[in-house]
Amino acid sequence: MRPTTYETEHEMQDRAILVSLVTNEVKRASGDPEHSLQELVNLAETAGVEVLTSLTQNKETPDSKWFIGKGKVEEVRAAAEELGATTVIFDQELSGAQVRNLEEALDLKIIDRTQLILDIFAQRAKTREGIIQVELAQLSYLLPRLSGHGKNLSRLGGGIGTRGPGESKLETDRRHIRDRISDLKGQLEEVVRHRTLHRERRKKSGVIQVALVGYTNAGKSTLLRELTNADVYVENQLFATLDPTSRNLTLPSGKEIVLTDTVGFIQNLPTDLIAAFRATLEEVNEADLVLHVVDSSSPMRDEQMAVVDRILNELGASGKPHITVYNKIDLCVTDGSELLPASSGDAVAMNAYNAEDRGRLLDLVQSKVTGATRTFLFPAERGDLVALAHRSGDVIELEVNGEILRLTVALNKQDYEQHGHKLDEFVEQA
Ligand SMILES: Nc1nc2c(ncn2[C@@H]2O[C@H](COP(=O)(O)OP(=O)(O)OP(=O)(O)O)[C@@H](O)[C@H]2O)c(=O)[nH]1
Ligand SMILES: [Mg+2]
Repeated sequence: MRPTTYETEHEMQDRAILVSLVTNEVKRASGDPEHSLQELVNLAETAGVEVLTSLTQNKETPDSKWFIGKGKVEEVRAAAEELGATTVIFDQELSGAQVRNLEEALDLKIIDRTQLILDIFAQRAKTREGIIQVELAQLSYLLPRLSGHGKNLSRLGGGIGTRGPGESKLETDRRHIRDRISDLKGQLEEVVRHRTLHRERRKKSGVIQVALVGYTNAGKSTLLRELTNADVYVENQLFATLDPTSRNLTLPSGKEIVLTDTVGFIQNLPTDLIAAFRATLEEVNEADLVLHVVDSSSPMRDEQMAVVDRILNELGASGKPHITVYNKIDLCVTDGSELLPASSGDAVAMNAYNAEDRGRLLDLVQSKVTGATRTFLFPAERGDLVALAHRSGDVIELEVNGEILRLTVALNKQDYEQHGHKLDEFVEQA
């Protein structure tokens, strides 16, 4: 029972008016409301909606019945009539009652930011895991909002086009939805178990895991593609990537690592969605090194970095070794009033399409995943120790000096912690 697709069910393009309510809370939480609204335009267009116009209202707190003020509702109605709108999309999350009241008053389809993001995810999900996760998030969003009947109910589940959890499911009652949710959770657990096993196998093989994370559209998939020739989807749109893709990559030293691309983050990411995508995001938790990819050219760069940091923190991945990749540096324009991000011991300023820049990134990755070099002196008969040294890092030099083997190894931190400490007593004394 996968979400219905845009192609099969969509008959007429949604024509939408966007509405943002700027409360004190909104100003505090997400900085410039203009940027948030621009992001909503991008999201709507990504979902295949034609954006007619946008309206904002400044108001201390949301109206409990209408979300926006009653007068603003009239303004939306007038604009909708004039422009021939079919849909109103709100930049914040609405309650079920607010959706119903607005639908009744306006006789238009009402969608909030959360539902819009869920719709995009439903369009994009391709793997079994992605599809389960999206449906789970959709139903968790829907369940507390199910209290009307008839047309309101079917509208509420409809979403953009008629994606969303699908018509047939809307006729079922809450109990059915709860059953479906627990069924999906079961399926997801199965997927998680599978993924965990796979990851543990990779881990046992001693391969270093590096995760690309960042705000949506920062250039994560571009980097994966440019670094590994992976055939991944790169698009100038939000949420191009939903499912994690992993590829092997060889560092300049010859060491192999696994690089994983992940779903992009966005401000006000619906909590249901984060919960549903936890399994996928676990990849980040398991990584030895996190590459935080930033669109340096975005006017919202700092806010976007803060969103990513906050979500990493929620995932419990904030203490990990990480590199900030200031990507798209070629698109940065500066009038001199503002400093461009610069490379440092923990950061690279780069253009993903520039080979030299990628070389600098790889050098930094290498320095992060490789520990110090150490030289060991083994008695010639201890071949087992040589094997152990191999497992603990990259052997740089091996000399045989009569009865003594002299071995220089670039230790890999994690592998060394696992078994390399047995070598300590053979370290060459300076
Ligand atoms: N000029 C320039 N464009 C870039 C650079 N890196 C990526 N892009 C472009 O930015 C857009 C988004 O790139 P993606 O790699 O799809 O971004 P992403 O982070 O994977 O995005 P999501 O999967 O949506 O989260 C594409 O149009 C890329 O061609 C860069 O360094 N310079
Ligand atoms: Mg991507």
